[in-house]
Amino acid sequence: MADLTATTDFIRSQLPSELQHPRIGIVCGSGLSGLAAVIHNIQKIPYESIPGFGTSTVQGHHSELAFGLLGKNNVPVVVMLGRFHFYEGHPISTVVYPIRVMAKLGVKEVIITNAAGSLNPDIPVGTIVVVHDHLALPNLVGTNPLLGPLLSPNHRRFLPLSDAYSSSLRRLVFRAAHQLSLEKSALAEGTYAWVCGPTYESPAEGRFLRHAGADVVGMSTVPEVVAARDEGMEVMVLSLVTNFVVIPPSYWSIREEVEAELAGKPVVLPTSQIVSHEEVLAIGKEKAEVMKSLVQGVVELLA
Ligand SMILES: O=P(O)(O)O[C@@H]1C[C@H](O)[C@@H](CO)O1
Ligand code: HPA
Repeated sequence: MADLTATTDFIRSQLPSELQHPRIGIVCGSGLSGLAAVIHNIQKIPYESIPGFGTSTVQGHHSELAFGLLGKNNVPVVVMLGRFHFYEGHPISTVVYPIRVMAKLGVKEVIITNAAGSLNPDIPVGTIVVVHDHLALPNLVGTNPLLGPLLSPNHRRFLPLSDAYSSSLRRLVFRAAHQLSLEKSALAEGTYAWVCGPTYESPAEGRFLRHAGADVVGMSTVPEVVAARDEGMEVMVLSLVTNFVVIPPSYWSIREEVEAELAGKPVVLPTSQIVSHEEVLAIGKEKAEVMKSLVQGVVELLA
């Protein structure tokens, strides 16, 4: 891992003194970096100039770390306007490095957003899910960001994750939603499944994750949550549902279809839905305002 002190010294050297000690860290998911528009006194540092940082190669993610003041009460924040995904080829330590940098800069609470697919028929596209737990198959089978030697004697070898998603921060989301007069249906609570990507789920994988208890699925966030907890920060995660994961109730039989054709019987073909990153970005754009107001509302309540 790169040298955290060198990274934070470099970052501070780029900032005026009032922005050098951010209180809250924010990670913007796919298409959700519009938050930058409401940050006062914003200063952006390109990732490529920051020691230890990778670059974000995914459409809808900007490779910049922003510092500024957010909300009516001018809370100093640090914002990742784009993130690193494991599927981009970054080592998992690089994926979570900015989170460790946030901790080193003094951040105590992290708000993480993402775009995700819904596995739950009761959670439609456009809903913002307040994540209360996760299901991380990669963590269980060997892509855990904490694998390897302890970073310091202050880091724990066996990190518990039963309280990873702060209940007090989750409460603030519903308070902020009330202040913004959002409809009840705008928010849901649920479990986020982390998959490595970059393939979207096959129908069987979607069904598997749903049966295992997940409500939404995405390709990010959990490594950041684990690193943030490892650094002792409080975490809140908001997932914007951008699509439904295709889970047909059952497979149709090609054999029966062919037999029906041969027998001259009418054949009704199922319609297929295909998810795309363009669709993900389009919904992100449509709902960016709500996400932005909600994050700002939580920051105001927190400070
Ligand atoms: O960075 P997030 O998790 O918001 O991005 C999601 C997951 C993939 O990177 C991409 C798939 O469309 O969007
Ligand atoms: N699957 C995984 N990641 C995603 C999805 C999805 O359906 N939508 C947005 N990110």
